[in-house]
Parts: sequence; C-alpha cells; structure tokens
Amino acid sequence: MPQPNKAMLKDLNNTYITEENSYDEEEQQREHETLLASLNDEQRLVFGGVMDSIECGKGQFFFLNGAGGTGKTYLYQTIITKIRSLQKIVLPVASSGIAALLLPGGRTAHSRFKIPLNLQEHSMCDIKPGSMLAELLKETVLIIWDEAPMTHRQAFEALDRTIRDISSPEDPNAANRLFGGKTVLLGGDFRQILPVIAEGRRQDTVSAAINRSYLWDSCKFYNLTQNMRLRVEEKTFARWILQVGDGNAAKINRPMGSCEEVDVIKIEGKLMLETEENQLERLAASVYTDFYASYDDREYITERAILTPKNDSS
Ligand SMILES: Nc1ncnc2c1ncn2[C@@H]1O[C@H](COP(=O)(O)OP(=O)(O)OP(=O)(O)O)[C@@H](O)[C@H]1O
Repeated sequence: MPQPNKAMLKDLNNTYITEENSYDEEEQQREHETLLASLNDEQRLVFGGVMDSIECGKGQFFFLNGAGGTGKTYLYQTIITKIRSLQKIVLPVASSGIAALLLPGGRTAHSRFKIPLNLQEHSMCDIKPGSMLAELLKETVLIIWDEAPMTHRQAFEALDRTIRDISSPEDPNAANRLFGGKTVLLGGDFRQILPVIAEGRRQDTVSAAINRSYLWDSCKFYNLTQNMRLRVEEKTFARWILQVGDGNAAKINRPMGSCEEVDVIKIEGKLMLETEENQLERLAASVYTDFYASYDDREYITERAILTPKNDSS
C-alpha cells in the first residue's frame, strides 16, 4: 500500500489547513460559474489580473477601489469560489467583524493573523515559525482583505514582515518579496472610514493610511465605478453617500461671519433620529430594537451597527 508522505501527514494534522481544505470542490465550482457569468467588464478585469498573479506565481499586490455597491464583495466571492474549487487556500479577512461576516469563511484580519493591538513601526504578527498558522499561511495562495483603508498601515506592514520571516527558511527568495511572494488583494473605499487614531489630528489619520506605506509603491490599483445595486432607493442612497464622500452633498449655509472650518450637510428627515434627550440611549434602542430577545441571532447582529468615526461619543 502506498504510504502518505511526511508533508501530507503534517497537513492532515494541521486543523487550520484541514478546515480550509474541507470545501466541496464541485459546489464551489458551480457557485463560481454562476457568479463569473454575470461579472461586468471592470470586475472581469480584476478577476483576470488576480488569477494571473496566482497561476503564474507573480505574487502581486493589488488594491480594489470602489464605492459601496460597485460589487467588491461579489467579486471577492467569485475569486474565492474559484480558488476553493481548485482545492487551493484563500484567506478572506476584513478590518471589521461585520464586513468579515459577508465573506465566505471570512474572519477579522486581527484575529486571523494575530496582529498585535498595540502596533509599532517594526511590529510582527504573533505567528511562530513552524506553528499551524504559519504552515497555513505558507500554503495560502491569496489573501483578500476588505475595508483595508480603515486599518493602520502598520498592520499590513507587520503581516508583510511576518510572511517573509516564516517563508524564508524554505524559500530564501521570500525574504526579498512583498508578502513573501504571496498574492494579496486589498479592497475598500477611501471615502469611508480611515484608521481611527484616538484623539488624533487629521495628519495623524492621513499618515496611518495604507497609501502612506512603503507597500503602496508596489500596488496595482483597480477601480470599480459601476453601481450594481438594483433597487432604485438603494441607488439613490448610494449616489448621495458618494456625494458626501466627494464633498459635493447639499450643504446648510453657515451664518454670516462664521469661521467654522467644517461643512454641515443636509440629511433627509427619514435618516434622522429626532430627539433632544438621551440621544445615545435613543440611538441604541432604535438600531438594536428588542436587543435582549435577539442578541444571539446571527442575522440580527449582522444587519446592524453603530459607527463612530471619531472614536468620540460626545
Ligand atoms: N456582476 C454582478 N451581477 C449581479 N449582481 C451584482 C454584480 N455585482 C454586484 N452585484 C450585486 O450588487 C449589490 C452590491 O454589490 P456588493 O455588495 O458586492 O458591493 P460592495 O462594493 O461590496 O458594496 P459595499 O462596499 O457597500 O459592501 C449586491 O446585491 C450584489 O449581489
């Protein structure tokens, strides 16, 4: 009887790798074909670029830029199902738990890569060479990281150093390649939330963003521009959000002589919670209705969130 080789036995004992290899190839292939058939030209271009980088071992670093509704998640799903149908490993992560739940098999980046909470300029992830997680990373052909603009650049840099470090004993070239030669696809929208620096100034936020990293010089940039949402009210809302992000939304005129630097924009009444008192309690009660009856319902929790971009509740 043929004996399994050592590398195969090692993989079988690695629960992380076993878990990632447990997808049904045929089911993934079917799902992939359905998604692929409806990709628009912009999405197709990105799909081709990412697959080419993986298949030819180019190890490219990509950024997928696109406003809400332009089909980033849809495209990630198309790529993920393709890779899993080939019995290869892709690790989809997101900066926030909510976005991670939208990716099949997704996790938050901090939990997946053991990124330290107190990042410094030369931090590394807490992944020991030879550990199960290190072996999983070595086997991974693609990392997808959604909502990248809201994570501090030092988190990506820590992951870059860590993958080079754990891969280089077996592959000396890995030490000189971005992410040790792995293909990495970041995505998101710079108009949305940028890294939150507690009590930071504007320039602190700007210098923490991924586009200020040494990694950015090697990044291939893709843009999705077509809004793929079908419902009219969703399209209208998406258009308004885009105007807010671009600074073009209708503003409320400032009083004559005001030296205030920030603009005040008009928000439709139906999006407002009109209340003078107990504003935080009212907000929480309105977003999390029936919280105690529903807090352990995955769908209920996935569908709602309160964002506070300035890390300031007052
Ligand atoms: N090529 C496509 N064919 C059919 N439907 C699509 C396609 N691309 C996206 N969609 C649909 O459009 C809607 C928005 O897409 P998706 O959620 O992927 O956008 P997104 O860029 O991830 O948005 P957000 O940043 O708000 O999460 C979804 O309902 C999705 O199923």
